[in-house]
Amino acid sequence: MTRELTPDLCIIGGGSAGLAIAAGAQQMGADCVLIERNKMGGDCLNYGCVPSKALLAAGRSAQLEKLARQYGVQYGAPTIDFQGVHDHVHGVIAGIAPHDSVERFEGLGVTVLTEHARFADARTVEAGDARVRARRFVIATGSGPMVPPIPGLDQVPYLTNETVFELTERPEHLIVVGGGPIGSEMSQAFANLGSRVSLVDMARVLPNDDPEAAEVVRGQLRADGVEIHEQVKVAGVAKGADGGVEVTLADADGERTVAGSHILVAAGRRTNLDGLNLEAAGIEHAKGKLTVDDRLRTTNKRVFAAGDAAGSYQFTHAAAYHAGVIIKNALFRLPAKADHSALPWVTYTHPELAHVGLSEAKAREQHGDSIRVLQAPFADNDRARTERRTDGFVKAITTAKGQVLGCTIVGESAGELIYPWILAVQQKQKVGPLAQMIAPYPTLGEASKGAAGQFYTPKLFSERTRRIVRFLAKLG
Ligand SMILES: Cc1cc2nc3c(=O)[nH]c(=O)nc-3n(C[C@H](O)[C@H](O)[C@H](O)COP(=O)(O)OP(=O)(O)OC[C@H]3O[C@@H](n4cnc5c(N)ncnc54)[C@H](O)[C@@H]3O)c2cc1C
Ligand SMILES: NC(=O)c1ccc[n+]([C@@H]2O[C@H](COP(=O)([O-])OP(=O)(O)OC[C@H]3O[C@@H](n4cnc5c(N)ncnc54)[C@H](O)[C@@H]3O)[C@@H](O)[C@H]2O)c1
Repeated sequence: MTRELTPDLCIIGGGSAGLAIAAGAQQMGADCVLIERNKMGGDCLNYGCVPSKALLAAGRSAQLEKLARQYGVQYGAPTIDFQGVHDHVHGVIAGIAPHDSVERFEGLGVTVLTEHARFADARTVEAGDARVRARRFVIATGSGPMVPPIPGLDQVPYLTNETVFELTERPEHLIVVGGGPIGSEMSQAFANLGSRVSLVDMARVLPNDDPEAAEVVRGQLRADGVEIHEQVKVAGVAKGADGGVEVTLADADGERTVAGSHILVAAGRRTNLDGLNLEAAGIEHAKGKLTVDDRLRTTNKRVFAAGDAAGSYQFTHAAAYHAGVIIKNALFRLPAKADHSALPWVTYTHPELAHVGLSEAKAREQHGDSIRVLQAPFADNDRARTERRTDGFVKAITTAKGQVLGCTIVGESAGELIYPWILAVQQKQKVGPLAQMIAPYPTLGEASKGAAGQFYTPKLFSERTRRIVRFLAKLG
């Protein structure tokens, strides 16, 4: 028998976006139906942020002994129990899972359907034996790994972010295809845990980040033992000896083969639109992406798109931000727009790479060569020196008048240090307050104050200032 449901809001997908919308909207008095076909928590909890950061933490701990030696502390080389690493990763997931669970959401009053959802018409979604006629819908179906059409790849058992965290034995030699955030983080984690790692990218490592900052991460990956092959084409993949893989790389110098035990595909994402029957609801999409306006509405104005499915910035905090925009539009009928101009991102390699606002290149495109580039290396920061973590820098970009346009930080705790710069970009603030704040000594954050202060250095130490000081001194 068919169940008819008529909620205010029907949300398809129980990942970061869907859960934030359902929890927020239901607690604000809207009646919500949430449909999830797989695991509550989606990618972030099960196959993304949480396991990847847990694995990086394990990898980092395996490297602490090297750092400690620089402090004069020695406690011997670590032994890696990879089953133990796996259990740590899954223990962290299990610890967070109740927060995203069906039980918690039903406790909030949300009706949760554990089914695949598809549109039946412009106002109806079907899921199992339920027909949901809602006032508004949200497509929050996320994204999955994009597997490039590399000859032979479908003939080998390749890993993706959906399977790599299931490994209970350490890969002998992991070949990673793609040096974006996933590929870089996973290369470092596995290398630090003792795997041999080859990282292959058709462009360069972290191609969407400041090249100078990416260079710092690249240097550390190399120091960690990752063999990096950039600007190469993966011409083919074949089965290798002992169940391994052989990857043929091609560039201007010709072809070469890298033989490994495992291959991880981290070559980008594709939106999960499979089986949604979007045509029945008049929802347009092109090249695998939903057509979405700046209020996050699809071409069916009753249907919104959030998170990775909205197709712009694919981060958990973007999903949470979209939730707020959609709640304002769908519940309060406010014409709220999504503005991604102050959306930060962080790649959690060590050192971390964090960014907000315009890059130096984009700022030059938009504002010309009058922009100021303010840079403070961690090598000049006393705290970084005491910790012996001096790689990296703070690089802020401002207009000629000092308005902060963007900032990139690469270095220890860059993801934490970027906060004041996010605020500055979002509030269109000038660097003045950052330069004037009294920063506790010795902290890494002093590097931000130092970068901001550079805006005033040319004026402060100019011939004009010297003349004024000499003149005033003469007055007695
Ligand atoms: C390895 C990795 C590491 C990452 N690390 C970070 C990080 O450190 N920081 C960060 O901000 N972001 C990170 N991300 C990105 C982050 O995970 C995503 O941006 C985030 O999960 C997007 O949330 P979402 O709700 O849009 O989609 P998802 O989390 O993908 O959730 C979508 C849900 O919809 C369900 N679904 C799909 N189709 C249907 C259907 N037809 N019917 C019912 N249910 C359906 C899926 O099963 C899924 O559970 C990482 C991603 C990966 C892969
Ligand atoms: N720390 C974080 O916030 C974090 C971590 C992981 C993932 N994510 C999110 O997930 C998204 C996807 O990450 P990703 O790293 O898979 O994708 P990505 O699109 O950011 O990077 C993919 C990389 O693969 C390379 N590539 C693509 N096809 C290739 C091919 N055939 N051969 C060789 N190289 C190829 C590209 O040049 C690029 O460098 C990110 O953009 C981000 O939004 C975020």
